[in-house]
Amino acid sequence: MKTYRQGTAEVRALDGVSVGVRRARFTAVVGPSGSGKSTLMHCVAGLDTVTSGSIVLDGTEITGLSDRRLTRVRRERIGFVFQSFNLLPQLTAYENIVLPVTMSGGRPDRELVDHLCEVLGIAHRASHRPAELSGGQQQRVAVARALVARPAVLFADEPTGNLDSRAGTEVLTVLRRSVDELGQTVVMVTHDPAAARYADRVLTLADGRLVKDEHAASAGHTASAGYAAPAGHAAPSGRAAALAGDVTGRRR
Ligand SMILES: Nc1ncnc2c1ncn2[C@@H]1O[C@H](COP(=O)(O)OP(=O)(O)OP(=O)(O)O)[C@@H](O)[C@H]1O
Repeated sequence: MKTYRQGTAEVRALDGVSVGVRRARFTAVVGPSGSGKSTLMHCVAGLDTVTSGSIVLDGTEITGLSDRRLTRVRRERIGFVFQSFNLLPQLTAYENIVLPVTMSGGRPDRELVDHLCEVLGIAHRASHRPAELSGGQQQRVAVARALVARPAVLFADEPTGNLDSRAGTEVLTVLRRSVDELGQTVVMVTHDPAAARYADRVLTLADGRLVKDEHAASAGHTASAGYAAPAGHAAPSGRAAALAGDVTGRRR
C-alpha cells in the first residue's frame, strides 16, 4: 500500500498490489494516467517507500533498509532507463556507457561493453557524442549504460515516451533482446499498449489496484499497432520458472 496526503485527503496510489516478477522475463506495467504505474516502479526499485507492505528485490527485503544501504542496492542491483536519456553531451557513447563503472572507481569490462554495444546495435556509434546520434540510438546507449553494471533488474519508465514510432521500435527491440540474449530481467512502465506487446507479461493497474495480469499468449503478442510487431521472440523456459520471486511487492 502506498498513500499520499493531498491536503486533508488521502490518495491511495497503490492499494493491495501483490506481485512477483520472474528473472529473465520482460514485464510491462500499463494503465491510465494516475493509475499508480510510476509509484509501483519507484517503490519496487527503492526510489520511494511503501506505506505498508514489503518489497523483496533479488532476494533482499528492501523495505526498512537505511538510505545508505538502499542507495547501495540501487547502485549495485538496479538499472534505470527513463524517458529522458540523461546522457552527458560532452562524452562519447562509449564513455557514457562506462560512466557508472568508472565513477564508482571500477574498470569497465571491455568485452562486456563491446558485447552490449553489439547486441544493442550501437557498436558503430560508440565513438560519437549524443548530439550526433538519433533519439533511438541515444536511448539504446542509455540502455547499455544501465546494463553495464549487470543489474538484477532493469527498470524502464516510459522508455519510448520521447521517441517516434520507428525509434521506439528500436528501443523496444533491444529491451526484448536484452531479455532473450542476455537473460536480463526487465520491468517497463508504459502507457502504450503497443509497447507492452513486447513483454512476456503485462500487468494492468487502475486506481492503484492490479486489475489484469496477462501472460504473453493472452497479451496479444503478435498483434501490431503503432510499433512493428516484435520479431518472433521465444520466451526463455525452465530457467525462469526455477527462479521465481525475483522482485515481489506484497501487501501486509
Ligand atoms: N508525490 C506525490 N504526492 C501526492 N500524490 C501523488 C504523488 N505522486 C503520485 N501521486 C498520486 O498518486 C496516484 C498515482 O500516480 P502515478 O504517478 O503513480 O500514476 P501513473 O500511472 O504513473 O501516471 P502517469 O501515467 O500519468 O505517469 C495519482 O493519483 C497521483 O496524483
